[in-house]
Amino acid sequence: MSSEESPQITRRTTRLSAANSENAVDSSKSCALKPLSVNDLLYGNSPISLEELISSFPGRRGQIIELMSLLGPVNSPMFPTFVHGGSSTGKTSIVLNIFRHLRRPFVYASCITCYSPRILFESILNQLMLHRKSDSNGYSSIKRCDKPSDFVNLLREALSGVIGTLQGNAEKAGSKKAARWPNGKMVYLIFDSLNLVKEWEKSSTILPFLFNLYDILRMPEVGLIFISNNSLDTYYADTGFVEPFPFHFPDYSEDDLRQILLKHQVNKNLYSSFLDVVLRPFCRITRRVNELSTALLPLFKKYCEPLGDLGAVPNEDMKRKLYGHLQRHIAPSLNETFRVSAGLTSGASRSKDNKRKGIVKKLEACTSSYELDFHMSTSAKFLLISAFLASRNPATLDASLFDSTGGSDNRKRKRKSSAKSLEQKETTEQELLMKGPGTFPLERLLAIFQCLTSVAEYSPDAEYSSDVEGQGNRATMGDSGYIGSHVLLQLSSLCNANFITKGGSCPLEGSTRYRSNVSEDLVLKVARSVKFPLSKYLYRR
Ligand SMILES: Nc1ncnc2c1ncn2[C@@H]1O[C@H](COP(=O)(O)OP(=O)(O)OP(=O)(O)O)[C@@H](O)[C@H]1O
Repeated sequence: MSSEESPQITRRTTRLSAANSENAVDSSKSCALKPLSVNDLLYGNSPISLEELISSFPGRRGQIIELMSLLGPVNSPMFPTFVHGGSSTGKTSIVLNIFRHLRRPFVYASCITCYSPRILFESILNQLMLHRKSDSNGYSSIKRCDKPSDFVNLLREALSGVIGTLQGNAEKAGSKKAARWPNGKMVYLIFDSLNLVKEWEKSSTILPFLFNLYDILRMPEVGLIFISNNSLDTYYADTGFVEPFPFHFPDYSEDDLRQILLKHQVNKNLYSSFLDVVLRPFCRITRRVNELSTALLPLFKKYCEPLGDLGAVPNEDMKRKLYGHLQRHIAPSLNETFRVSAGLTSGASRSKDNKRKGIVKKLEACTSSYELDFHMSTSAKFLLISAFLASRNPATLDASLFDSTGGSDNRKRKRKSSAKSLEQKETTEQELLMKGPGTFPLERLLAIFQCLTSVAEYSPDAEYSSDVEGQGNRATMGDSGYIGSHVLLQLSSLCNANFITKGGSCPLEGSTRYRSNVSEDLVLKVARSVKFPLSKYLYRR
C-alpha cells in the first residue's frame, strides 16, 4: 500500500513459501527442510486477535463477524459457502485472516495459479498430504491426478489422514505443544478465483463437480469455501448442483476507501488533506484498493514535494499550496488509471490463454490492432457503446445528441460547439476527465441504446463511411424487440464480464446506477466492427 505499511502476510505469501523462508535460515546449516506437519495447514506464524483482524480491514467488520458465524464454533460442520464480490474487495485476505485468527487448518488453492484440473487437484493433495515439491523429488506432486473420480478417492484418503491427526492432537489438548496446534478437528478447503474455472475447457464438468464435492465426500469434518469475482447466478444453473450458501462482499464506499488508504499512513492529517483532493475523482474510476493505492502512491510523493517536514500538520494555506503543486498531475494520473483499469477489465476476457499458462499479463489497453479479438453479439456491442456514451457524455446533452432522428443534426450541434472558446472547451474536458466515467441509470442507457440502434437501422448516412473500417459488416437490426428482456440479459452479461459496473443505488433516485469500464480504444474497435460513427456522438470531439 505505501512504503510506511507494516509488513503483513498476504495470500501471495503462501504458507509454504513462508515456511521455506523460515527454514532457509536453518537450511544454510543443515541443507534440509523441516518436514511439514499439520501446523503448516495454519495461516501466519502467530494468531491475531479479533480486534486486530477487524482493525486490519476497515469497512469489513460486518463481513468478518458474519463469515465467522457461518464457520461456526470450533468443530461445527458448515454448509459450503460461496464468497463473492468485486475485485479487491478483500475477499481472499479476509477469509485467510479469519482462519489465522481462528487457528483452523485449511488448504488454499487459487485457480489463478492452479489453472487446470490436474494442477488444482494435485495442489490440494500435496497440501493435505504434507508434501513439499523440492529438488529431491524432482518437483513432482505426491500423486498424479487429473480425473475427478481419482481425486475424490485420494482426497478422502488425505482428508482422513489430516482429520485423524487433528483428532489425535485434540486428545492431547492441554500439553505444552498444544498451544501451537491447529484448533479443532475440522479442515477446510478454500477454492479462490473460482470464476476462472469457467474458462477451462472442462468447466462444464469441473464446476458442478466442485459444487457437489460436499455431497460426494460426505465428511462433516470438511468445510468448503469458494471465492469468486462473479455471483452464483453466473455459473451454470442447470447442471444440477446444490447451490452453496452465497456471501457477498459489497464494493467499498468512498469513506471505507479513505479509512483503508489512511490506515498505514504515518502522517494521517497530511494524507487526509491529500485524499480530500484526489479520492473522489479516483473513486469514480476505480474502487479497487490495490489500483487506488498504486495510483495514489506517486501522486502523494508529488503532493509532499514542497514540504520540508513530512511530519507537519498542514494548515489551510499549506493545503492550498500543496494542491496547487499537485493539480496538473491529477488529470494525467486519472487518465492513466482509467486506461489501466479499463484495460484490465477488457483484457480479462482476452487473457484466457495467458492465465492458463499462469502468466500475469501486463495489460496494454491501447493496442494498435483494429480487430476485436473476442466475440460479442451486435446488440451487446451497441449496449457497450451506449454505456460508454452515457458514462462519458453529460446527460444534459442527450437530447441534442440523440434526437428523434438519431442525432442526424450533429453538424449543427458541432458548429455550435466549435463556436465556444478553446479555453472553455479545455476546462470542460478537464472537468470531465477529473470526474472519470460517470454513472447513469438504466433508463438513460436504454434510451441511448434505442436511438443508436435506430440510427443503425434507418440512417445509413454516407458520411459515416469515412469513419468506418472494412466492408460488408453493417449491423442490420430490427427495430422491434431490442429493448426486451434479452437486452437486459445482455446488460447482465456485460456486467458479469466487468465491461459495465453495476453500482450502488442513487440515494436520491433509489435506482441502480451503472458505469462503463471500458477504454475508448476498445469502444472504438467495437464501434468500427458495427460501423458505428462513435466520434460523432462523443461530447469532447
Ligand atoms: N478493508 C481492507 N483493508 C485493508 N486492505 C484491504 C481491504 N480490502 C482489500 N484490501 C487490500 O486489497 C488487496 C486486494 O485484496 P484481496 O486480494 O483480498 O481482494 P479480493 O476481493 O480477493 O480480490 P480478487 O477478487 O481480485 O482476488 C489486498 O492487498 C488487501 O490487503
